[in-house]
Amino acid sequence: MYKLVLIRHGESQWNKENKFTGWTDVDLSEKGVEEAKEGGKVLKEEGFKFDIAYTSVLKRAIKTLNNVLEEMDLLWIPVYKSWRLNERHYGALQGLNKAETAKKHGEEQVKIWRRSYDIRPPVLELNDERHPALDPKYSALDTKMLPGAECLKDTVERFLPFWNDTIAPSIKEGKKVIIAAHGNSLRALVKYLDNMSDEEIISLNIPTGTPLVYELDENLNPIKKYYLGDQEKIKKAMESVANQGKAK
Ligand SMILES: O=C(O)[C@@H](CO)OP(=O)(O)O
Repeated sequence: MYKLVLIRHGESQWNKENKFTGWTDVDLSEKGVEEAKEGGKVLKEEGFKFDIAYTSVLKRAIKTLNNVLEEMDLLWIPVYKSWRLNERHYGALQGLNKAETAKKHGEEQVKIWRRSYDIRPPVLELNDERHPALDPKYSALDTKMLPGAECLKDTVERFLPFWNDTIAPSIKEGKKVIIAAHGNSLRALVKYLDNMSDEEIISLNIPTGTPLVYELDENLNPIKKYYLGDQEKIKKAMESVANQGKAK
């Protein structure tokens, strides 16, 4: 049996301001740093150890991982960063307030943009300053690979090669793995691991800074999964993520 730990970054500045974030490289809020440290503490208390870590190229996930590893005195382990673990690209919605967008376009439309499996949000043009083609982080990649907007299906498709070629083999080698990523890139992984339908994934929301443990069999099929921490608080945190798209 293998154990895999997933953690969504702690609250970011734009989570706090309730803005669509996607590939925008915003920092953690003070509360987000605390959540990440808390995540590290509970992993340590529960006796977890890691040999290798994977994260995105966005600072909210990287800093969350660093805080977790610092709490566990594991800052020395190898850390691999890949754009394939980035948040889902939110296209032209990036930077807009979610509640104001719901007021303007309706809650139903915002729910479609946030949670439908295969409908993309409005796309960014290649010359838009927010387009990843203009960001030095992605300069080594072919522009054709860089999204101007993604639906969750697109995120699954760009995430899976990294899972299949890199993460899954290291788990099968017996390495203890932690992945620090994002609400929707982790939803992509959960959908894949749990073999969830396109409908089931709509209502799944992942709270910030809370370790999610998967116990996997030798073929990496899930046996069991659970969040570490106060279960009542976690339930409320998941509901509050779902409610971010309400007009208020
Ligand atoms: O804005 C985003 O990039 C994501 C995660 O914070 O939000 P949502 O939960 O609305 O998909």
